[in-house]
Amino acid sequence: MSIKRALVSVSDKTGIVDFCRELSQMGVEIISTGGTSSLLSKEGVPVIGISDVTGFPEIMDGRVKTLHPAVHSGLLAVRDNEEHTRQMQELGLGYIDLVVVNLYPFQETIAKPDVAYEDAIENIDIGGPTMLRSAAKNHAFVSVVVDAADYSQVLEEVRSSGDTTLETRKRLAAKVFRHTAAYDALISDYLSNVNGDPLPERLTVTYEKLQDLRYGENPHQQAAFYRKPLAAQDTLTTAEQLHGKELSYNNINDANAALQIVKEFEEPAVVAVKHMNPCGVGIGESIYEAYSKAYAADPTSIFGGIVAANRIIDSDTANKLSEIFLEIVLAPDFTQEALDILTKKKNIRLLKTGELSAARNRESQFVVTSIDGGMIVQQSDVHSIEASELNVVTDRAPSEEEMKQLLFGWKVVKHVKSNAIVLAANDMTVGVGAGQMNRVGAAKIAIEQAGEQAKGAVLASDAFFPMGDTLELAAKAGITAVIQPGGSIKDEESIKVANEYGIAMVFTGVRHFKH
Ligand SMILES: NC(=O)c1ncn([C@@H]2O[C@H](COP(=O)(O)O)[C@@H](O)[C@H]2O)c1NC=O
Repeated sequence: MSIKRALVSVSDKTGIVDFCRELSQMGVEIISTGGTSSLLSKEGVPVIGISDVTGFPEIMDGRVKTLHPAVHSGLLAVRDNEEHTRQMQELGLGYIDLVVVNLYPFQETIAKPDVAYEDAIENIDIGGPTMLRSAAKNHAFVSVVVDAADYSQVLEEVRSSGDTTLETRKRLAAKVFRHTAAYDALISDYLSNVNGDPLPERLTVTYEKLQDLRYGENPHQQAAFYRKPLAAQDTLTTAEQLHGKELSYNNINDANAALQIVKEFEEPAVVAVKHMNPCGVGIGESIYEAYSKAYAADPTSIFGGIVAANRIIDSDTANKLSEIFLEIVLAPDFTQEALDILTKKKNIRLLKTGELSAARNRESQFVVTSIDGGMIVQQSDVHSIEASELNVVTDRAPSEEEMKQLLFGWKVVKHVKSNAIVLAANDMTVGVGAGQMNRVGAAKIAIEQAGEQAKGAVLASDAFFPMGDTLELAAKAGITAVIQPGGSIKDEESIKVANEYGIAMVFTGVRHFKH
């Protein structure tokens, strides 16, 4: 067999002229639709209009042009089936050996801000996927190209043998079904959201691979990094790596965690993360001050950590960052001087995120946790709280400074693995107790880490205290104010302890479990 006739109908016309010119020079007849055909003719590539094949005009603004038996019989006929061959001859139909189609840009269309619904609908390609599916089904005989990256291999094979190999056709067919499945998933996702049904009876998600990873959480686990088609522009999936080795699986997880926390803050903020938990968070007038605090919060744990900043890294901050070993620094950008300083370190990775939008301005997204045999889906936790929404439950209300530290601690504790306790003072964390099986255990860790700094600090708890013991412990350590959701049947016990010690306590009415 050899490729004699190709049908070409592409929205993205990149590389199509050179590809078709070469096919044509090798004697392949090119059939094409409206815009593609005009371009090929203009560039001097001989082309036959689709209407000459179908005997039918392209109608309804291109809604119906290739949807015709003359096209689909040519694509679907089983070449070694006598009955199919007889029908083709009787009806005067011709085989199509190669299909080159890419689809209306649905993704690009819905990515536009304020896209009109009608515009989105008009960009649902019908004729294209139909041809792709026909050709891919009949890959025993027909070659199908949906990605311009495959033009060169097809040309090479046709040049050397007149046809593609069955192996190539199988690969291209599988690629087509992945492509049309992803295309339809995006359409169904868009329509489900428009209909206010984001968790429908059948969830069709699609992700595109950004890179293979050397390994997963451990070296014996295979892994890759994928991105959602319409990921926000300030996520790790869109960050630009300016320096350093490839990111690892654990790096990606930790960097993502750091980015989520730093987006809580509108003022200059720096977050250092180890094993998905913040080990130091600081805010300040400048990014230098914020980093100095994040560092001072726990100078031991930050070593080998991941640091995220929400302002451009300047040379002073870069000098301080370069004093210790850090795996990654993420920031909206770096000054040239800062880059000159940090790129001297071979083992640091630098990631530019572009401007970060504060989490409280962000709509909740659906996030997925996979479990054995399935997954659970929930809205991301984007809840944030103002001082005016807090309920003071103790005799004493927090002072202005305590209130500032309480709100700071609350933003951080939201991102610490439960059971979580965060101690804060002077715009920085001074103790973090993460992922404990009981709350008092988390408090003990945070208090021990804070040492002398616990005196006069505030305490944030991601969920209510089931009894008064944590407050007792906090009071003895010198903590002066507490923020927690409230809602335990033993709230009164905690309030009583707080009052006994003169602690100011506020209830948020909102819990921030993170497992
Ligand atoms: N309706 C049809 O019969 C049809 N046949 C091909 N298309 C699409 O039309 C586009 C190319 O159009 P043009 O060659 O006119 O620029 C391609 O994205 C192709 O997938 C069609 N359009 C949409 O469904």
